[in-house]
Amino acid sequence: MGYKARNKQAPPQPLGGSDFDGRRGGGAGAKSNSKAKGKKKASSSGADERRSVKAARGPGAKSIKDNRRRNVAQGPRKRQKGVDVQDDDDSDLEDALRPGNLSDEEDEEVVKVKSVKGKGKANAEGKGKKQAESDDEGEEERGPARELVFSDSEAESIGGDDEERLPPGLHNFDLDELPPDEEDDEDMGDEFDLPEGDEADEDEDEEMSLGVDDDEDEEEDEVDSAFASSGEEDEEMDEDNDPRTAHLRPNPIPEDEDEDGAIMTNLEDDLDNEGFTLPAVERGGEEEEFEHGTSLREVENRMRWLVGVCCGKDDKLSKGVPGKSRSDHLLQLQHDIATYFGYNTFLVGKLMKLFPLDEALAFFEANESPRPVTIRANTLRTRRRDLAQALMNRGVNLEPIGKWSKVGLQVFESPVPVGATPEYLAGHYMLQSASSFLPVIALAPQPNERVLDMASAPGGKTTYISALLQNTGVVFANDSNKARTKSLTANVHRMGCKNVVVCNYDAREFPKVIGGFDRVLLDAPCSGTGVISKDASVKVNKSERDFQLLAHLQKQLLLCALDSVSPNSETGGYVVYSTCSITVDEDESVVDYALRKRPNVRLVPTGLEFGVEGFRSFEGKNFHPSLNLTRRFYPHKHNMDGFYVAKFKVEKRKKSGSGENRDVEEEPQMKLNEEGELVEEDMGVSAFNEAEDKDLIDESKRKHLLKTKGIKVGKGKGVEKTKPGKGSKGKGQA
Ligand SMILES: C[S@@+](CC[C@H](N)C(=O)[O-])C[C@H]1O[C@@H](n2cnc3c(N)ncnc32)[C@H](O)[C@@H]1O
Repeated sequence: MGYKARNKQAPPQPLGGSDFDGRRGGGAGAKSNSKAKGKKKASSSGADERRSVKAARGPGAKSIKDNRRRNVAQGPRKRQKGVDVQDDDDSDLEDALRPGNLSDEEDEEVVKVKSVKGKGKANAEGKGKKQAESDDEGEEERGPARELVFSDSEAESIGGDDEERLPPGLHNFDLDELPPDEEDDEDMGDEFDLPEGDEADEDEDEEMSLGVDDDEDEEEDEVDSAFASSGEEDEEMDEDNDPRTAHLRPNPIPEDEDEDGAIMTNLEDDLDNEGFTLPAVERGGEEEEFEHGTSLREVENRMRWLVGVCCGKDDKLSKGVPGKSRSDHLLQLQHDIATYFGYNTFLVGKLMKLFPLDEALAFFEANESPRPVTIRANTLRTRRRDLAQALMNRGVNLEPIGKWSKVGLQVFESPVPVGATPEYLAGHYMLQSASSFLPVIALAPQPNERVLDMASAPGGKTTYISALLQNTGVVFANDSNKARTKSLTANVHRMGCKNVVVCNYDAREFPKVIGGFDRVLLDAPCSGTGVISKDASVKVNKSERDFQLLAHLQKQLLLCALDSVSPNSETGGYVVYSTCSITVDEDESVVDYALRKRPNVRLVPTGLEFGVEGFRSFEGKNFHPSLNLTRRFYPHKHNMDGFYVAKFKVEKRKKSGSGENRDVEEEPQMKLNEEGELVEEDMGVSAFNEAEDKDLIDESKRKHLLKTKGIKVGKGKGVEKTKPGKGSKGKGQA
């Protein structure tokens, strides 16, 4: 019968049937089975696993109809009415979004389109009649008239900063000004040891060894599959800084998020201990694949009960297991979440810390169902409403993604594979997750600018930048993975981008390769904790080491990004840093590091109209106060992949002593932690110094040599270094 979009997100409640009122357990058996299988599958990696997770529907996913109309970025509790009721639709959307620079009403055109309900198949087979093109042409039997609102003044509604001006035209850049201030004594500096050897293999391997996940792999994956058939907690912890109890403090979530975003539970009334014990505590926190004699249903019940116990303070704790502390209960909760959703406990501990506990459950639950399928109309080739019309003629059920984008469409159902329509092949659209629009909207490239996309393959964001530049100026689309530049180049051609130069360098070679850009996008390689619904292997294959390695790479890349921008740019001077990960190590910590290392840069508003503010402090570490200008996006809150976006403005450097743009912090004090690792004093998150870097890089190289060439290098031996630029065979390709 055609292809059904697997884009129905479960209602973003903490857990299906979490209300403990008799619905508990409804459907849980089915879920238990699927979770039990899921756990096994999660321990192997690969596409099968991803698919199996996609196929598994969370308990909340019971009503497709309920969910199908919930737009991306719409608050979790909002129900969108059917597309037939255009006005209601809009008001829901307006409610769901922050007030801001939404599209001008006058720009909006109402396109009445006859629905193709019930006719999709015929249309898909080429028998469909031409759809009504205007209000008057509507004789064909297409069911009730359907109205969609498209704000198609083709210029994307870019929420730029006040400071951003329209470009006066091409401008000059002076490479001589760009190399980073060599006097800057960076503990990571700009002299990086780049991988050696064959660059394609090397890069690939480096990525693998870093456990890099590329959110935009989805572009290709979705083409094929979108529609095809210890977290021990210290009691003495400063409760004021504990995000898990943040919701108990005033205003835990920004006000504008509250209305839709607050996670409601009725855990309050369900705190009776029905004989629960804390076996993980009795095991001393040791991980056990699955507790003997425990059903997944029991784990689920205990998990919810524990959230209730731990959410509150003493009064609720008194309803927990007698004699056990709050940290005991939290430890058990961490283990139960890991068991129930199929994660390793380390990652659960890391992710749990990001949210109040009930919200954490909503996050884990949201990862069990796929995000909506979304496409981006390519304004170099078509207009969104024309594209929508063409796809509806094929029976595709879609509607605008939300008022925050003028080029996005959310696809609800399609009788044809969305990645293989003539429109797709002709480059009229990109299959692209909603969250990956955001960094480009934040970047807000202006016509005629020179833009660098540092880590660009397979090109979802590059081609969007190119379209916003209206094929003027130039986009340097770089990626260190040569194999991936092939799909990047293919997308660039398919989408009709004529202003793109594809290149293949380790981005840490910039700005030595070329600099002086008006804007730079660093969509960094990351752990992928925001896209677990797409890649369930993340649940089990990430270790603390991976996060350290990634954060290190991200810091290096970000410094290079900042140094690649011209502070003299007349129209820009901006860098956007984004990841599809939600860990603080890869996000705020990296941004804060860059602020400390580059006193000539500051954070500016992203211009994005929704999203949660970035952390200003985390686990006792204070970041620069401007970190609240950065934005976090969550699956359970915004119905899109987890994402992080920060925007920097790069100013001219001033000589030290003559007054810096911003106070420069002292170099962080290093100390050895209990594991004997060097960390910044008072930091709860990863930190690096040169000595540690060398070990990490050597380890990565050793693995690479062993894997690719079968050469085993002993630990003490050291691995030959390659100077930046020397070993690189990167070059422009198009
Ligand atoms: C998140 S993906 C980029 C997705 C891309 N921006 C898009 O929208 O299609 C991260 C990319 O970084 C690349 N990468 C990893 N390490 C890199 C490095 N050192 N220099 C440049 N690119 C790198 C990976 O090959 C991967 O394609």
